[in-house]
Amino acid sequence: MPTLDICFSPELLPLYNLTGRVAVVVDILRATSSIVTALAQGVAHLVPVSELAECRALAASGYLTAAERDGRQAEGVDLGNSPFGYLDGLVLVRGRKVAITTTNGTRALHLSQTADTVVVGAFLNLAAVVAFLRQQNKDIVVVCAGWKGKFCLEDTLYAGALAARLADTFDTTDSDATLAALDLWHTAAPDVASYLLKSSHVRRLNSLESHKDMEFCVRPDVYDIVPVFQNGRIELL
Ligand SMILES: O=C(O)[C@H](CS(=O)(=O)O)OP(=O)(O)O
Ligand SMILES: [Mg+2]
Repeated sequence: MPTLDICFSPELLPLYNLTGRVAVVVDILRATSSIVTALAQGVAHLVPVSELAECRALAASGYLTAAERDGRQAEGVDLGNSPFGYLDGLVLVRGRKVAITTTNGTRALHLSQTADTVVVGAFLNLAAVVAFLRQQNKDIVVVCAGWKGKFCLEDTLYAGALAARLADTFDTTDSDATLAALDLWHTAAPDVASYLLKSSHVRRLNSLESHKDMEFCVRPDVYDIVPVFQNGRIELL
């Protein structure tokens, strides 16, 4: 039976062997939720980059630019890190390419590239990712983006939700990380949005936008898409 393990922070990745495995990279608040939303709205592909300057420079090659620092949209770019940037119609995104840089999510994607396949996970596309992972039938490592190297609740809840859905066909009992995430998920599942009000992300970015985004990002099974990160691009399979 293939296994499902969880890496709670990109800082712990050196302890994990991703070779031969599928990595599911998750940054519920908000990078992977926004990436999934972007592709669902018809964005052609996204290029995750580390530096703001690199992101801005890609505008010259026809890219829309999306950048977040300290939870806010960076200066001189088209979009921030809110999924609503792809939905509110202020920027026309259909058919466009997007260069994106965020505090945690884009870094986790880059650090996971030794995996056989790097999938972009969010509650928004949970069922689609579950179906894809069943098909692959390979060991899975869920890579939580966390916050600046630290553990975070929202990504762990996603990992627990994924493990709960896959527990019939994947071994979710061999790792204490997975057992802990499953317990956390069972506690929070009745009302994920209320549970996350105590999270450091919501407290740190305490604003109307962060509350609205959080409620949007915790809705499961909204988009039937599986984005993968390969050859420097995030695109649909
Ligand atoms: O924009 C976000 O939600 C966060 C900002 S912060 O790290 O919480 O300040 O970035 P992300 O890379 O999506 O975690
Ligand atoms: Mg985050």
